[in-house]
Amino acid sequence: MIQLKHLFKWYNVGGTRSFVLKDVSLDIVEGDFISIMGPSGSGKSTLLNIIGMLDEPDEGEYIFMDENVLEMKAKKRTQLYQSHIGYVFQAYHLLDELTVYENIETPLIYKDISGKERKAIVADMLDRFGIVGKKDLFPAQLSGGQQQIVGIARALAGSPKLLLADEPTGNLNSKQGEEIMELFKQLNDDGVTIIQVTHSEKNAEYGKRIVNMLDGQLK
Ligand SMILES: Nc1ncnc2c1ncn2[C@@H]1O[C@H](COP(=O)(O)OP(=O)(O)OP(=O)(O)O)[C@@H](O)[C@H]1O
Repeated sequence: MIQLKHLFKWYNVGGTRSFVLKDVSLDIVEGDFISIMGPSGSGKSTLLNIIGMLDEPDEGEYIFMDENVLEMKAKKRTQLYQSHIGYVFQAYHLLDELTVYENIETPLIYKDISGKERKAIVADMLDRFGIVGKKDLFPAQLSGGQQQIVGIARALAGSPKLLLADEPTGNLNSKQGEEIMELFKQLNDDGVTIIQVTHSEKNAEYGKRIVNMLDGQLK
């Protein structure tokens, strides 16, 4: 499904290159469930952002479903992202001016799903995540954990083939966190490919394989 070949990413700091990714290569097959672990600053979020087509490496190749991501036009890349990828952001990235309902609905609008179908999907998500009573609230009116749940519901609303999740349970209590991990396991059993970044050994164990990052390299 995904091939990352010799990715390098750097920032110029004080005239010298500071490497965030140093020759990262990774093959991800459909149905994989990968947990990326590693110390803070080791490059995990950067790698996930590149896989999620939200950032680009300075060098290397990225093949997604047989297409060369770094050579395609921005519009095509956006289409690929919207059709296939769900992203749970570390910092939620909900749209502040939209309600919970509207936030979850947004990716469905981009996917050209009819109004009637959108209504049914969002209702199902609100119900599944126990947030029906929050549907008309704005993100600023929610706790961090509730915003994280809405971010997960939004990522899953469009039934993505690939789910990318950056510390998806970082702000949840342990019971909620376990429920989300069980949900991810179920999704993966149903065929969704998952890549999660986590600091939790317990959550990492839900993956089929764990890859460790250290100083911008996979170990
Ligand atoms: N614009 C920038 N300029 C310089 N360095 C940057 C910039 N953006 C990110 N970095 C550096 O890239 C490195 C990797 O960051 P990244 O967020 O990928 O790490 P991470 O492993 O996800 O960390 P965490 O677990 O804390 O989220 C960090 O050392 C960070 O300082």
